[in-house]
Amino acid sequence: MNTSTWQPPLIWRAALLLARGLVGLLARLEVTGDVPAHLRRGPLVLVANHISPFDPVVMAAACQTRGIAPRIMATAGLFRVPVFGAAMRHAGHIRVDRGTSAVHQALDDAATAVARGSVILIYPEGRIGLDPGLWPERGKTGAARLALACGAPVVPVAQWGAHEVLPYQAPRGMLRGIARSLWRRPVIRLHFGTPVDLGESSAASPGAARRATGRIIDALTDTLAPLRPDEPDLPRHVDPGRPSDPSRAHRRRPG
Ligand SMILES: CCCCCCCCCCCCCCCC(=O)OC[C@@H](O)COP(=O)(O)O
Repeated sequence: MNTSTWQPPLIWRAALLLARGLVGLLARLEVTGDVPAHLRRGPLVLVANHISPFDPVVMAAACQTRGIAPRIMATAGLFRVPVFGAAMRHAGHIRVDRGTSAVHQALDDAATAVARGSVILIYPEGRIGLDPGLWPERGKTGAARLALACGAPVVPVAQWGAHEVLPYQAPRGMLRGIARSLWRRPVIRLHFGTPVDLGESSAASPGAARRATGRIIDALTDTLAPLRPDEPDLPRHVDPGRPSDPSRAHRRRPG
């Protein structure tokens, strides 16, 4: 077994820098909060809300400002894209075969990565959320199961504004979104919150993962609320190509 601490490969460190430059061109990024210094090189699980295909680039830029190189759990399709997929693998990101019998492999891979001293980034909703107000949806239990299984701390990361850069259906509408962003540079806010108390010591008790998931989504909702003070209900920016599905609504919005 390899017990050395995981180090981000050069390609990923370069991409993090590139992401920071790209986000700086397209938006005014405001990053607040931080990850305690002793957690920046893991073991750590970051959980974030997912509102736009642009989110991972924003997250990469924000993590770069804080000296964090997260390994992202991402849908398998991205790993099949020529060149990009190989770069993803090489950078240490973790493939999630959603909706297949192989999906559990992703949690094993993530647990191994955490044990080696990595920061794992998960979007616990499991998809770009379709809540009409863009509030976090009821989560999938993977993030909680990972954290409970390996005892790693969980830090909520909320972000708002990426949906104004890239629309839901990107690459459809991508050029228009980029042109508009270059011109208007929308504000994107991202906040590293305080670690979530999962309230359970192990995943063994029945319902533990579901309860811990509720706490994770609560923490994301509470961390997000101050980032969108003027948009408590519907987002100001309307994306006509975005479907809406209230069936996974987590709860009423705060306030
Ligand atoms: C040019 C700068 C390059 C910077 C690199 C940025 C980050 C590269 C890593 C990309 C990893 C993307 C992972 C996103 C997580 C994910 O896979 O979410 C799924 C959704 O999205 C789409 O799901 P859906 O809502 O079901 O369509």
